[in-house]
Amino acid sequence: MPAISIKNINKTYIDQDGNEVQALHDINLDVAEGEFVCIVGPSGCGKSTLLEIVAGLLDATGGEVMLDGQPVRGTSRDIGVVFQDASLFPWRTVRKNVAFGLEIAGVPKEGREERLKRYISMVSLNGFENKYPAQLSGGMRQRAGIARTLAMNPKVILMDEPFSAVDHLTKCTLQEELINIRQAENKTVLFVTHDINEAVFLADRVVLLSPRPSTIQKIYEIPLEQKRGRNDPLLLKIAAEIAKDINSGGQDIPNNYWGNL
Ligand SMILES: Nc1ncnc2c1ncn2[C@@H]1O[C@H](COP(=O)(O)OP(=O)(O)OP(=O)(O)O)[C@@H](O)[C@H]1O
Repeated sequence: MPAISIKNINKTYIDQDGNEVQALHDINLDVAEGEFVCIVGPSGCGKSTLLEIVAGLLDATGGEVMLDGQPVRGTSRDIGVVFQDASLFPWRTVRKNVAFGLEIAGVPKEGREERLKRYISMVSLNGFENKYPAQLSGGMRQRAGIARTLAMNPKVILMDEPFSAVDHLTKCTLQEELINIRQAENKTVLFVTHDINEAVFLADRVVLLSPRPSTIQKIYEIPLEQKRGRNDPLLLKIAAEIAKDINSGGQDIPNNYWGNL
Protein backbone atom coordinates (compact mmCIF):
# COMPACT_ATOMS: atom_id res chain seq x y z
CA MET A 1 0.00 0.00 0.00
CA PRO A 2 1.41 3.45 -0.89
CA ALA A 3 2.23 5.78 2.03
CA ILE A 4 0.53 8.64 0.18
CA SER A 5 -2.07 8.16 -2.51
CA ILE A 6 -3.28 11.23 -4.39
CA LYS A 7 -6.42 10.34 -6.31
CA ASN A 8 -8.01 12.53 -9.00
CA ILE A 9 -7.26 15.75 -7.15
CA ASN A 10 -8.81 18.88 -8.61
CA LYS A 11 -8.63 22.35 -7.14
CA THR A 12 -10.39 25.46 -8.37
CA TYR A 13 -10.02 28.73 -6.46
CA ILE A 14 -12.41 31.65 -6.73
CA ASP A 15 -10.37 34.85 -6.95
CA GLN A 16 -11.39 38.20 -5.46
CA ASP A 17 -13.26 39.14 -8.66
CA GLY A 18 -15.34 35.98 -8.41
CA ASN A 19 -13.54 34.27 -11.31
CA GLU A 20 -12.61 30.61 -11.21
CA VAL A 21 -8.89 29.81 -11.17
CA GLN A 22 -8.33 26.14 -11.88
CA ALA A 23 -5.02 25.27 -10.22
CA LEU A 24 -5.01 21.44 -10.35
CA HIS A 25 -6.63 19.10 -12.82
CA ASP A 26 -6.93 15.37 -12.11
CA ILE A 27 -3.67 14.78 -10.25
CA ASN A 28 -2.96 11.11 -9.53
CA LEU A 29 0.22 10.07 -7.73
CA ASP A 30 1.26 7.29 -5.36
CA VAL A 31 4.27 7.75 -3.08
CA ALA A 32 5.72 4.55 -1.65
CA GLU A 33 6.76 4.21 1.98
CA GLY A 34 10.29 5.56 2.41
CA GLU A 35 10.24 7.20 -1.00
CA PHE A 36 11.47 10.77 -1.59
CA VAL A 37 9.46 12.52 -4.30
CA CYS A 38 10.12 16.07 -5.49
CA ILE A 39 7.50 18.18 -7.23
CA VAL A 40 8.70 20.80 -9.69
CA GLY A 41 6.88 22.98 -12.18
CA PRO A 42 6.60 26.51 -13.50
CA SER A 43 5.81 29.33 -11.09
CA GLY A 44 2.15 29.43 -10.09
CA CYS A 45 1.33 25.97 -11.47
CA GLY A 46 -0.05 24.68 -8.17
CA LYS A 47 2.83 22.97 -6.35
CA SER A 48 2.04 24.55 -2.97
CA THR A 49 -1.66 23.99 -3.53
CA LEU A 50 -1.05 20.27 -3.99
CA LEU A 51 1.16 20.05 -0.91
CA GLU A 52 -1.37 21.92 1.22
CA ILE A 53 -4.13 19.54 0.11
CA VAL A 54 -1.97 16.52 1.01
CA ALA A 55 -1.22 18.18 4.38
CA GLY A 56 -4.94 18.54 5.07
CA LEU A 57 -4.54 22.33 5.26
CA LEU A 58 -6.68 22.98 2.19
CA ASP A 59 -9.76 21.20 0.81
CA ALA A 60 -9.65 19.88 -2.74
CA THR A 61 -12.53 20.68 -5.07
CA GLY A 62 -12.57 17.02 -6.07
CA GLY A 63 -10.67 13.82 -5.41
CA GLU A 64 -9.10 12.36 -2.32
CA VAL A 65 -5.76 11.94 -0.56
CA MET A 66 -5.08 8.74 1.36
CA LEU A 67 -2.40 8.25 3.98
CA ASP A 68 -1.65 4.58 4.59
CA GLY A 69 -5.03 3.80 3.04
CA GLN A 70 -6.96 6.23 5.27
CA PRO A 71 -8.49 9.42 3.84
CA VAL A 72 -6.84 12.66 4.95
CA ARG A 73 -9.43 14.82 6.69
CA GLY A 74 -7.71 17.93 8.01
CA THR A 75 -4.31 18.15 9.65
CA SER A 76 -2.93 15.23 11.60
CA ARG A 77 0.09 14.25 13.70
CA ASP A 78 0.94 11.67 11.04
CA ILE A 79 1.76 14.46 8.60
CA GLY A 80 4.71 16.76 9.36
CA VAL A 81 5.06 19.95 7.36
CA VAL A 82 8.13 22.16 6.86
CA PHE A 83 7.69 25.52 5.11
CA GLN A 84 10.14 28.00 3.64
CA ASP A 85 9.98 29.98 6.87
CA ALA A 86 10.62 27.80 9.92
CA SER A 87 7.92 29.75 11.84
CA LEU A 88 9.57 29.24 15.21
CA PHE A 89 8.16 30.89 18.32
CA PRO A 90 10.55 33.82 18.90
CA TRP A 91 10.07 33.69 22.68
CA ARG A 92 11.02 30.03 22.97
CA THR A 93 14.55 28.62 22.82
CA VAL A 94 15.54 26.01 20.23
CA ARG A 95 14.92 23.25 22.77
CA LYS A 96 11.50 24.69 23.70
CA ASN A 97 10.54 25.12 20.04
CA VAL A 98 11.47 21.53 19.21
CA ALA A 99 9.62 20.38 22.33
CA PHE A 100 6.47 22.34 21.52
CA GLY A 101 4.57 19.65 19.62
CA LEU A 102 5.58 17.01 22.16
CA GLU A 103 4.23 19.14 25.02
CA ILE A 104 0.93 19.64 23.18
CA ALA A 105 0.76 15.92 22.44
CA GLY A 106 1.26 15.21 26.15
CA VAL A 107 4.50 13.23 25.76
CA PRO A 108 5.86 12.81 29.33
CA LYS A 109 8.97 14.85 30.21
CA GLU A 110 11.27 11.81 30.53
CA GLY A 111 10.39 10.56 27.03
CA ARG A 112 10.69 14.07 25.63
CA GLU A 113 14.31 14.61 26.72
CA GLU A 114 15.60 11.65 24.76
CA ARG A 115 13.78 12.69 21.58
CA LEU A 116 14.91 16.30 21.90
CA LYS A 117 18.55 15.26 22.24
CA ARG A 118 18.31 12.89 19.27
CA TYR A 119 16.76 15.36 16.85
CA ILE A 120 18.66 18.46 17.94
CA SER A 121 21.83 16.46 17.40
CA MET A 122 20.55 15.07 14.06
CA VAL A 123 20.18 18.61 12.69
CA SER A 124 23.61 19.63 14.08
CA LEU A 125 22.28 22.14 16.62
CA ASN A 126 24.19 20.75 19.61
CA GLY A 127 25.32 23.69 21.73
CA PHE A 128 22.51 25.93 20.45
CA GLU A 129 19.68 24.39 22.49
CA ASN A 130 19.27 27.47 24.67
CA LYS A 131 19.50 30.09 21.92
CA TYR A 132 16.46 32.02 20.74
CA PRO A 133 15.50 32.09 17.02
CA ALA A 134 16.79 35.68 16.67
CA GLN A 135 20.24 34.45 17.73
CA LEU A 136 20.37 31.87 14.91
CA SER A 137 21.20 32.09 11.22
CA GLY A 138 18.45 31.36 8.65
CA GLY A 139 19.89 27.90 8.04
CA MET A 140 19.94 27.12 11.76
CA ARG A 141 16.32 28.22 12.08
CA GLN A 142 15.35 25.84 9.28
CA ARG A 143 17.27 23.06 11.06
CA ALA A 144 15.33 23.77 14.25
CA GLY A 145 12.06 23.65 12.28
CA ILE A 146 13.04 20.30 10.77
CA ALA A 147 13.96 18.93 14.23
CA ARG A 148 10.57 20.08 15.54
CA THR A 149 8.83 18.17 12.75
CA LEU A 150 10.99 15.04 13.16
CA ALA A 151 10.47 14.98 16.93
CA MET A 152 6.76 14.36 16.35
CA ASN A 153 7.67 11.20 14.41
CA PRO A 154 5.15 11.78 11.60
CA LYS A 155 4.55 9.04 9.03
CA VAL A 156 5.26 11.43 6.15
CA ILE A 157 7.05 14.75 5.85
CA LEU A 158 5.88 17.42 3.42
CA MET A 159 8.35 20.18 2.61
CA ASP A 160 7.50 23.35 0.68
CA GLU A 161 10.65 25.04 -0.61
CA PRO A 162 12.32 24.62 2.80
CA PHE A 163 15.75 25.80 1.66
CA SER A 164 14.83 28.54 -0.79
CA ALA A 165 15.47 31.42 1.63
CA VAL A 166 19.02 30.49 2.63
CA ASP A 167 22.30 31.18 0.82
CA HIS A 168 23.65 28.71 -1.70
CA LEU A 169 26.32 27.08 0.48
CA THR A 170 23.93 26.66 3.42
CA LYS A 171 21.36 25.22 1.03
CA CYS A 172 23.86 22.59 -0.17
CA THR A 173 24.75 21.67 3.43
CA LEU A 174 21.07 21.40 4.41
CA GLN A 175 20.37 19.19 1.39
CA GLU A 176 23.19 16.85 2.43
CA GLU A 177 21.93 16.80 6.01
CA LEU A 178 18.43 16.00 4.77
CA ILE A 179 19.80 12.99 2.88
CA ASN A 180 21.51 11.80 6.10
CA ILE A 181 18.28 12.31 8.06
CA ARG A 182 16.34 10.42 5.45
CA GLN A 183 18.76 7.50 5.70
CA ALA A 184 18.58 7.50 9.50
CA GLU A 185 14.79 7.82 9.73
CA ASN A 186 13.57 6.20 6.50
CA LYS A 187 10.78 8.78 6.16
CA THR A 188 8.45 9.23 3.21
CA VAL A 189 9.04 12.74 1.88
CA LEU A 190 7.09 14.90 -0.57
CA PHE A 191 9.20 17.97 -1.35
CA VAL A 192 8.20 21.01 -3.44
CA THR A 193 10.94 23.03 -5.06
CA HIS A 194 11.44 25.33 -8.03
CA ASP A 195 15.12 24.28 -8.11
CA ILE A 196 15.62 21.44 -10.60
CA ASN A 197 19.15 20.71 -9.39
CA GLU A 198 17.86 20.37 -5.84
CA ALA A 199 15.10 18.03 -7.02
CA VAL A 200 17.40 15.63 -8.89
CA PHE A 201 19.96 15.70 -6.05
CA LEU A 202 17.41 14.68 -3.41
CA ALA A 203 14.70 12.62 -5.04
CA ASP A 204 14.00 9.04 -6.05
CA ARG A 205 11.45 10.47 -8.47
CA VAL A 206 10.79 13.98 -9.74
CA VAL A 207 7.24 14.88 -10.73
CA LEU A 208 6.90 17.73 -13.22
CA LEU A 209 3.61 19.63 -13.14
CA SER A 210 2.45 21.43 -16.28
CA PRO A 211 1.36 25.09 -16.34
CA ARG A 212 -2.14 25.75 -14.98
CA PRO A 213 -4.52 23.99 -14.91
CA SER A 214 -1.82 21.69 -13.71
CA THR A 215 -1.63 18.04 -14.59
CA ILE A 216 1.31 15.68 -14.18
CA GLN A 217 3.37 16.42 -17.28
CA LYS A 218 6.09 13.82 -16.69
CA ILE A 219 7.73 11.71 -13.99
CA TYR A 220 11.51 11.12 -13.94
CA GLU A 221 13.10 8.21 -12.09
CA ILE A 222 16.51 8.98 -10.60
CA PRO A 223 18.19 5.56 -10.60
CA LEU A 224 21.07 6.54 -8.30
CA GLU A 225 21.85 5.77 -4.66
CA GLN A 226 20.65 8.32 -2.09
CA LYS A 227 24.12 9.79 -1.59
CA ARG A 228 25.06 10.95 -5.06
CA GLY A 229 27.54 13.31 -6.60
CA ARG A 230 26.15 16.68 -7.65
CA ASN A 231 28.01 16.39 -10.93
CA ASP A 232 27.04 12.84 -11.70
CA PRO A 233 26.58 12.89 -15.51
CA LEU A 234 23.23 11.08 -15.28
CA LEU A 235 21.95 13.65 -12.76
CA LEU A 236 22.99 16.52 -15.01
CA LYS A 237 21.38 14.84 -17.99
CA ILE A 238 18.05 14.37 -16.18
CA ALA A 239 18.18 17.97 -14.87
CA ALA A 240 18.69 19.25 -18.41
CA GLU A 241 15.81 17.11 -19.63
CA ILE A 242 13.51 18.51 -16.93
CA ALA A 243 14.59 22.09 -17.73
CA LYS A 244 13.79 21.49 -21.37
CA ASP A 245 10.42 19.93 -20.55
CA ILE A 246 9.44 22.77 -18.18
CA ASN A 247 10.19 25.28 -20.90
CA SER A 248 8.12 23.36 -23.43
CA GLY A 249 5.14 23.50 -21.05
CA GLY A 250 4.11 20.07 -22.24
CA GLN A 251 4.09 21.09 -25.91
CA ASP A 252 6.24 19.29 -28.45
CA ILE A 253 9.20 21.40 -29.49
CA PRO A 254 11.91 20.61 -32.03
CA ASN A 255 14.69 18.42 -30.60
CA ASN A 256 17.38 21.02 -31.19
CA TYR A 257 15.32 24.02 -29.99
CA TRP A 258 17.31 24.54 -26.76
CA GLY A 259 20.69 23.55 -28.23
CA ASN A 260 22.78 21.03 -26.28
CA LEU A 261 21.55 21.61 -22.73
N1 LIG B 1 -6.42 31.67 -2.32
C1 LIG B 1 -6.31 31.75 -3.64
N2 LIG B 1 -7.27 32.37 -4.37
C2 LIG B 1 -7.19 32.43 -5.72
N3 LIG B 1 -6.16 31.91 -6.44
C3 LIG B 1 -5.18 31.31 -5.75
C4 LIG B 1 -5.20 31.20 -4.32
N4 LIG B 1 -4.08 30.54 -3.93
C5 LIG B 1 -3.40 30.25 -5.05
N5 LIG B 1 -4.04 30.72 -6.13
C6 LIG B 1 -3.62 30.58 -7.54
O1 LIG B 1 -3.48 29.20 -7.82
C7 LIG B 1 -2.35 28.98 -8.65
C8 LIG B 1 -1.41 27.99 -7.97
O2 LIG B 1 -0.80 28.60 -6.83
P1 LIG B 1 0.36 27.87 -6.01
O3 LIG B 1 0.83 28.83 -4.96
O4 LIG B 1 -0.11 26.55 -5.56
O5 LIG B 1 1.47 27.68 -7.14
P2 LIG B 1 3.01 27.30 -6.99
O6 LIG B 1 3.33 26.39 -8.11
O7 LIG B 1 3.29 26.81 -5.61
O8 LIG B 1 3.67 28.73 -7.23
P3 LIG B 1 5.19 29.22 -6.94
O9 LIG B 1 6.11 28.37 -7.76
O10 LIG B 1 5.16 30.63 -7.46
O11 LIG B 1 5.42 29.11 -5.46
C9 LIG B 1 -1.73 30.35 -8.89
O12 LIG B 1 -2.19 30.84 -10.12
C10 LIG B 1 -2.26 31.19 -7.76
O13 LIG B 1 -2.35 32.54 -8.14
